[in-house]
Amino acid sequence: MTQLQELRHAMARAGLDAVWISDPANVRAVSGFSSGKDGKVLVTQGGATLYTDARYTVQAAEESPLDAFIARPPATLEHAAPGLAGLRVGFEADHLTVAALEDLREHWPQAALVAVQGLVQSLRAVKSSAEVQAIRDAQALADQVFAEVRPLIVAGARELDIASEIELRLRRAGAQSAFDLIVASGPRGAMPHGVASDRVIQDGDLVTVDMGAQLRGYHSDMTRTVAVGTPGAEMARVYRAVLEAEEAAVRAVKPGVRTAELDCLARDILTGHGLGEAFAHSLGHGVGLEVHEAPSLRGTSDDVLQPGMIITIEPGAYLPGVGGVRIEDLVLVTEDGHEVLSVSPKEVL
Ligand SMILES: CSCC[C@H](N)C(=O)N[C@@H](C)C(=O)N[C@@H](C)C(=O)O
Repeated sequence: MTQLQELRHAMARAGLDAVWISDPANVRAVSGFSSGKDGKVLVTQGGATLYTDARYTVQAAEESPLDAFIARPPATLEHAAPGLAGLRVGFEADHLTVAALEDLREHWPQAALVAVQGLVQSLRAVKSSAEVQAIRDAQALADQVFAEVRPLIVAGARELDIASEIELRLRRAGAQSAFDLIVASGPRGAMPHGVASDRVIQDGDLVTVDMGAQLRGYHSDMTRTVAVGTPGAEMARVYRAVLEAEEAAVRAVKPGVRTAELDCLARDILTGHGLGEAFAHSLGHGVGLEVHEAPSLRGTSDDVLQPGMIITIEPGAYLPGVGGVRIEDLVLVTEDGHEVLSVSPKEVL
């Protein structure tokens, strides 16, 4: 859980007296309440209240140390209004709908509403030891499931068969898939987010499996590209280039490094192999209560690595009509370098 004290310091730096938290992952981070989409949190310099409805009375009391006010809008907004008169109240511009903002304006006419972006997200980027453990556990489960399912990735199997085996095993272990499973074989590998289809895997295919577990609210994220039989020389060359870029970027992970530099390092290696244009996304992202969260490992990012961040390193190369490769590790930034949390073996081609 994000510390309220840290949030209050961040609010003060942003010139805010209060913040209305509506983004579900931020609600969970600040309150511990796991049904964030049906909750809101109001944090002031002197208090914090979780707002949810009567479906969650017991759950809110069990999960959250915050005072809970059980009601539905507009009663929730009316409850908060008297304490907000004359205050500068932040709202999450990345999440609040225009209609919800109109509601705030109507019910809090004496508050000055201020759009904020990334206030709680920036605090979530550095994980507590309990959060690191949750993500470690999620990744350990994903590695175990991948090891069980790897022998099933053979010619004649459908992508959907692989995906459903992974999902079933995650469910049986008390987790769930972190996102729609990506199983992209042969030419479908050219789609970075080619979710599993009914395509039948062929001999000689490369198959990209991008999977994660969601456990106790926290996510993992890992990609392996595996060979079925012997792939053609060109795709084997692409695979080796992506692996080289991935391993070089992982080696460079340590506190103080700008994430944009890591993206550039991997991109330069792929460019050297004539694959710069084929690397169609950023190098990676933070992982936690959401699969994609801060920091961003995009070439335009100003983020700098700090101990406690958990990030992905996932270069890829995608050749329309031919195929694709992505290799992704989940990496913890430590005090003096990094620890790779994903341990599933990578193909040697
Ligand atoms: C729909 S969640 C997919 C998770 C997957 N492992 C993943 O992160 N894929 C990346 C190619 C990706 O979506 N990167 C984003 C951050 C981007 O580059 O915009």
